[in-house]
Amino acid sequence: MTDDPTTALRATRLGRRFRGGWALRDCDFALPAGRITALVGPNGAGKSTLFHLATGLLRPTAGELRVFGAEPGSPAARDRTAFLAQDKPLYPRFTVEETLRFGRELNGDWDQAAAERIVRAGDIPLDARVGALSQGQATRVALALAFGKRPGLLLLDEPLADLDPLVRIEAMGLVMAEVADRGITVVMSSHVLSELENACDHVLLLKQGAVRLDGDAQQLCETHVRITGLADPSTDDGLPPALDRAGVVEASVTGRQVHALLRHTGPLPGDDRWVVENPSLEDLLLAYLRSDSTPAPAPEAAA
Ligand SMILES: Nc1ncnc2c1ncn2[C@@H]1O[C@H](COP(=O)(O)OP(=O)(O)OP(=O)(O)O)[C@@H](O)[C@H]1O
Repeated sequence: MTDDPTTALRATRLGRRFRGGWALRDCDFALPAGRITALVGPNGAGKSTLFHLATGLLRPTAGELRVFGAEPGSPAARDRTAFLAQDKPLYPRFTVEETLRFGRELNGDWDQAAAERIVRAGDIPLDARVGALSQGQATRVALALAFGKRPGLLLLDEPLADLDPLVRIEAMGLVMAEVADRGITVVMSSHVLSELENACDHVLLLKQGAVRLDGDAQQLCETHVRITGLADPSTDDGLPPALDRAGVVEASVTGRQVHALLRHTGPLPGDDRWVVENPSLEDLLLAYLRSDSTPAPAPEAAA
């Protein structure tokens, strides 16, 4: 099957049900190739389930998912996909060198130079036993294995979650540097929203198994506004009666002030009464994570 080459991961009415219910349901999205997508959502939102579907470890119950047009788990998709989760699949008895040799034997198109460069940059001796490495060093070896594979798509399911902040920043820098030049598509889940701001250019936010936000990170920030002003006493939410409620992500009244985040471009009713600014990505994501309502697309985005 062929697919749009600008799309790395495409879901069509994708659903996966477990005995406890649907982990993902009716998901439609297209994640752009060559970009870094942040996969965000609260615990149990379906992020790991999506990664497992993308690697072929799980099969959909409904709909379909395609990796560069191929079925996840098929040889065509497997060769192009590297997956790294919090529990890294490393053999503790192997030395680092044996681990890289193992990667080379498993992958025809292995990039030994890149794998070794990543290990050496962390001052990790090639003859060290994997079981004796620190968590940060083990993460670096796991990243070396992932990048050695020359992946087109790198799936990162919170692989840095167990690292201390400094090692985490260093590992993140390593990922960014390696992907920058090679046009690798990355889909990365993280609960640390502040670190996504500079790292990611696309966002997919899941909540209760459904897509709540999907789009270019900068564009999403530009098509939302955070507004603060005097609450309108004639409405329950403090917002002006003329404001289209379809775009409201969240609104709260504190004292006489109303604070709200809206999906909105263009002038607002009573424009001069509002302090208006575009939200940061972290602010935007937090608002969507807190909110139970999904605003309708802005008219120009829907057109
Ligand atoms: N193998 C499984 N068997 C049964 N239920 C499962 C299985 N895997 C996931 N689930 C359920 O599917 C839902 C989504 O889980 P998933 O692990 O994908 O969420 P998540 O967004 O990755 O969460 P977290 O941020 O906590 O890692 C949860 O309700 C979970 O209990």
